[in-house]
This record gives sequence, C-alpha cells and structure tokens, in this order.
Amino acid sequence: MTSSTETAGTPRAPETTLAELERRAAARRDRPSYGHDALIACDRVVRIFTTDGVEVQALQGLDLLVTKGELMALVGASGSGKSTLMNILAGLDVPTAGSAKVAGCDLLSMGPKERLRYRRDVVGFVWQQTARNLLPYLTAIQNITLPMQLRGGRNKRERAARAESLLAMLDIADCRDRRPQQLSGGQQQRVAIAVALANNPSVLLADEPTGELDSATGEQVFAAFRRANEELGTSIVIVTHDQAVANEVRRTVAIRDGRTSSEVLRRTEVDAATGQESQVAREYAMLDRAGRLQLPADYTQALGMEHRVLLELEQDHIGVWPDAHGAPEKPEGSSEPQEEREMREKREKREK
Ligand SMILES: Nc1ncnc2c1ncn2[C@@H]1O[C@H](COP(=O)(O)OP(=O)(O)OP(=O)(O)O)[C@@H](O)[C@H]1O
Repeated sequence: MTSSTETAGTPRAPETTLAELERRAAARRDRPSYGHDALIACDRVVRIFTTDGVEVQALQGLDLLVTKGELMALVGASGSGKSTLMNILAGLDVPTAGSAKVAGCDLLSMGPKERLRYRRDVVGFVWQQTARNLLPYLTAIQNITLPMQLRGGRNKRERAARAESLLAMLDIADCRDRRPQQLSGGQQQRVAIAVALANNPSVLLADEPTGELDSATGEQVFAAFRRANEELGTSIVIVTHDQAVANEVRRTVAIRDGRTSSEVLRRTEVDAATGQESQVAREYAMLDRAGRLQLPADYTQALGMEHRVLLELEQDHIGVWPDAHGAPEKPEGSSEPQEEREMREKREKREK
C-alpha cells in the first residue's frame, strides 16, 4: 500500500552530490519572498482567541495574496474567520502568529503610532451596519471631510473639492447636505465609501456592505465600489454572503475553518466566430505553502474519504483515492516518464 506521505514526498536520489544540494539551497535563497509583489500578503496567519480558558482558533494558518488594483470578494460560512481576517487587515486586531503585510506595513510589529497612521492613511473600511460608518449629526460632506481634517495636510478648499469629487463619482451629489437619517440605506453606504476613500487609501475593506440592503440597492452600492476601483485604482476586498456581488468580481476566495480553501476565477472569453463575449468561471482548490490542500467536503463525502487517502503522481496531475480502494491500474501504453516510473518502482519495491 502506498502511504500519502511517502507518495507526496520526492525520495532523494542516492547520487545527489553536495554541489547539487548547495546549488538547490542557493536557488531557494535567491527566490523572491512569498508575496513580495503583492499589496496584501498573509502568510500562515493564525489568530487564537482565549475566553474563560477556552481557545478558539479563528484563523489556522491562512494564506492570502491580493495584488495592487484588484477588486475581490471573500466568502465563507458563518464562523469561518472572515471578520477576524478583516479586523486584522483593518489594523484593529493583531494575529497570534504568522505574517501579514499590507502596502509594506507589517501588521504584527507595528507600534501604536504606526497603527494609527496605517488606519488613517493606508486602509479605509466600510462596515455592514450603516450606523458604524457615519456620524449621525454630520451631513454627508462633513462626514467625508472629517478624515481629511483629522489627517491634516489639505486646506479647507482642497478638502471640500476632494469631497465634492467623491460625491459626484459615486453618484450621490444630491446627498451632500443631508444627515444620515435623511438618506436611504444605499445612499448611506455610498457616503460611507466616500468617507473611506477620503484619504486616498491603498486598500478599501468592506465587511458585508450590502448585507442590510435589498438586491437592487445592493447592486448600486457594488457599482460604487467598482467605480472606485476603476477610477481611483483602489484595491478592494469585500466580505459578502451576497452571491450577486461574489459573481461580479474576477476573483472570489472562500475561507473554510480559518484557511483559504478555494478560489473562483472569472474571465471574459470572446467567441472567435461570433465575437460574442461570455463569462467563464473556474473553481480552484488552494494549495498552501506547506503543500496542504482542502478537498471540498462534498467530494470527500461522496467517495467516503476520511483520515487517509492514497496519492499517485501522474505525468500531469496527482490522483487521490479513498484508502479502501487503492490507485487504479495504469492503462496499457501509459506514457509515464522514465524518471517517474523508476521512482514508482523503487517505492513499490520498498513496500513489498
Ligand atoms: N473576540 C472573540 N473572542 C472569542 N472568539 C471569537 C472572537 N471573535 C471571533 N471569535 C470566534 O472565531 C471564529 C471566527 O469568527 P468570525 O467572526 O471571524 O467568523 P465569520 O466568518 O466572520 O462569521 P460571520 O459570517 O458569522 O460574521 C468563530 O468561532 C468565533 O466565535
């Protein structure tokens, strides 16, 4: 029988020389670090909460890369760790272990001053509860100018001009002098987006921004995020249960049990014959840096996979079988490369 660890690890050829090992070590050393060119780089992030002596591992080694200018969605069941991750990215919470960097800021080692600057200049956030986003006694334009005032560096005229241009871009110029209670839920969320964009952050984080809205209003709010992304180049991460929002972005990352588990990538394909455009979506499982893969629960349940699976390295894929059945025989004339065949034969000999 082939054990999963034996199959997954590549046995070192006995003839490997010291020079070869040194060459491999040097190649590893010179490789750029994980996520070196990403705007958001979460590397094996762990967050453990301890309440009354009971530990909850909200994030269990989560990896996530977001590139500059991206508009992406995060989805996952309740309790999977989405809000925990958003609070960390917003600089409101600190991971227990791992590494998390946003626009070059190290979220684990920042001191209180840097953290304040980070929250003011680097990230903007929009929360689900409209009341959390806006001050009720200020008008829309006063809410938008306030973060600029707190930051300093722009005079009154410049602040007003920036606020007016955000109101116009998000199609809410008519809301300028109204207080939050005089605005609809969708208008409040669009003003909240303008507030979050006031200091021109690199990243806009939104936790269920359409959660309290009907679908038509939710669409308008999502359109405002898209406009901010396209016109200002702001990178945007939206946590959502709203399938319509998840379907609108090019990349949707799913979190399961505190880890990124799968990703859906969408692209536009143009039919060469008719010139007609269509959206193609493809789901991928995530392979973490330790080689761990989360198989979807419905796949493993369908084949009764539990605890242990058989793996087989093929020329262009890896086969996964339930423990009880074993890997299927290779078809006649299978084009297994010589090196792989030798590895397999050695393995089989060892197991006899
Ligand atoms: N401050 C805290 N103290 C203790 N446990 C917490 C705390 N915050 C979150 N948790 C726990 O961590 C896990 C992840 O919670 P989190 O709120 O991140 O999930 P979520 O995916 O955002 O869920 P939802 O979609 O319901 O908001 C849950 O088991 C939750 O109970």
